[in-house]
Amino acid sequence: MSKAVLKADHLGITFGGLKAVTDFNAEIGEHELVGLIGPNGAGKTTIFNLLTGVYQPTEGSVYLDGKSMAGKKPHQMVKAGIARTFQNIRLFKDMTVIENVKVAFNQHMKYSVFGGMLRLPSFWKEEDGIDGKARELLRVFNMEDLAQNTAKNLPYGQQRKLEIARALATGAKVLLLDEPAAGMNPTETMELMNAIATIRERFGISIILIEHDMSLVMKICERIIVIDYGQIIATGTPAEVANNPKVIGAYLGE
Ligand SMILES: Nc1ncnc2c1ncn2[C@@H]1O[C@H](COP(=O)(O)OP(=O)(O)OP(=O)(O)O)[C@@H](O)[C@H]1O
Repeated sequence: MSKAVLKADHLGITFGGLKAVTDFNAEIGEHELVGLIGPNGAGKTTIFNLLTGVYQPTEGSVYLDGKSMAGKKPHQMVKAGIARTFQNIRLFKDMTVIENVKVAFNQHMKYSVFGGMLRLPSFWKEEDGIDGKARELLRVFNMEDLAQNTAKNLPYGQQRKLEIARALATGAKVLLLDEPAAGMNPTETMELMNAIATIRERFGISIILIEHDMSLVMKICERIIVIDYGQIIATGTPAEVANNPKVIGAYLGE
């Protein structure tokens, strides 16, 4: 594996005496696409919440580029370079598609708030740049023609893609996707998987993908981490985990 961008070191969390995640260790390399799978309630979303500052771990730490992320809040995690999408889509539903992406870019704008308010030349220069970048990002997802549509009017699959575009616009080094294909039809799913492969190439980012559709994870991830009851039960290539008796047992026992 290339240099680890994201590292989870003995990560764990207990909710009212119940250990939801125990001793989660993982290193995600540069440009790596890793699948995180496991039966319902295994702890996948909880791991994402730990990696993104939604929950503070009761044990262990998260490191980004070797730096501890201890105590960081979700917005600080985004600033540091860890962005995510959610199982339930979170967009500015009454804003247009392009506005949704631009808002995410804005976190990186250099002009001061004062300059922005007065609409100084520096604002327009940066604003033009942001508009171009936002359109470019939409193009990756074949969504440029939808730029002026209101987000809430988009079909479900397009809303999911927009959510990913927004996460990318934050300038993330690591992108965590929580069941991005949930509720999509097979054509939309196929298109989404192609888009995920493209953005990894184009933006050189690392991706962790939670997905229920095993065949889909197997197709696009080079490495898979399987958890059950909050613990890692297997890691390896898709072929390795598919043939692992513990994994087969966990899925059959579901
Ligand atoms: N805030 C919380 N308080 C108490 N228990 C929680 C909390 N968040 C998660 N849990 C528990 O932690 C366990 C793991 O849940 P989690 O949602 O992470 O699983 P999952 O693998 O993402 O499941 P699914 O595939 O159904 O989305 C479950 O037993 C859940 O009830």
